[in-house]
Amino acid sequence: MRLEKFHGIIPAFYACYDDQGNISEARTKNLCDYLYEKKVQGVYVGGSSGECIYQNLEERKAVFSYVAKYLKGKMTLIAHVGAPSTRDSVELAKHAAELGYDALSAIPPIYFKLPDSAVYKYWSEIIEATPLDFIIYNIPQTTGYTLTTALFEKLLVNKKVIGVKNSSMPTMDIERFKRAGGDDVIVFNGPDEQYVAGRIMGADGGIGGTYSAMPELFLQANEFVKQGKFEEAKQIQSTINDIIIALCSQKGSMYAVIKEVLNRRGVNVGSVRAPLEGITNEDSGPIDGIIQMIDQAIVRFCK
Ligand SMILES: CC(=O)N[C@H](C=O)[C@@H](O)[C@H](O)[C@H](O)CO
Ligand SMILES: CC(=O)C(=O)O
Repeated sequence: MRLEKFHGIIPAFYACYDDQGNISEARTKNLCDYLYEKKVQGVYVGGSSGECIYQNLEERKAVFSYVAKYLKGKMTLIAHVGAPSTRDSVELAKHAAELGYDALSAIPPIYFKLPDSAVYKYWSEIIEATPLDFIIYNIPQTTGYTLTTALFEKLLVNKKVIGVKNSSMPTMDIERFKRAGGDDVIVFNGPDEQYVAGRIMGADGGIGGTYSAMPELFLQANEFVKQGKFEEAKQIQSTINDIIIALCSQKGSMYAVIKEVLNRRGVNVGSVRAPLEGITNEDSGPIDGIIQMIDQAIVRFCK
């Protein structure tokens, strides 16, 4: 099936910076190699977790190029091309298409609150710019815009629209989008804290900001759901949530903490770009504790 390549665990790719805070090809390769080795289904490049909002067009294009260079043909590649203007989004979309990405995705327009007509036009112009499949990104808590099933259905008339990455918290939204789209549409679970619930409510896979911190656990959660082992799925989700809460409870931002987890595992990806806050000395001990939590969970749940 054409959409099979989107099922499974798709980590949101992180921005990989050098020590001066510039995009680093070598460190981008580190993360590519790591995720390839973990056998994830694909990567979602340049989204929230990719800190796209803090990067200029040239930097975003460079990240698309580096990831394609190291992962094309090895896994599914999704390019997030949402940008403040339609013009920039279209430019990014064309670049990703030239690089051979499998699909595009975009948040709705941000900053000004625009009517559905403008949002529809924004997404449609990106979709029309390339032959690639398109995944709508619904993330109301950061964009302030909520996708309705009515607009979703209207967008689905275009066969290039293959689904939605839903990051709103009610899992019922996943069920409604799946209901509207049916089998021909992919719904991705957004909130990692309810991956298992999202799958049970109809999500075909997941795209998540914390997957790369613990890919083994999300791959195992996916297996438990597929095998109908719901008690085990519930337990691994609960353990994952303890870890996510710990990742979010430090002085540094969640992404800075996750990147430090990776750095300490030998996968150097640098830190975050301001205004996101980096880790502090105080975070050092707790980060060792988080690594232990992850390792213990892998021993407990993964064979
Ligand atoms: C609001 C937000 O960024 N949501 C991400 C994407 O859906 C999630 O993957 C989170 O990073 C994750 O659930 C941790 O809170
Ligand atoms: C899934 C996520 O966190 C992102 O948009 O990058």
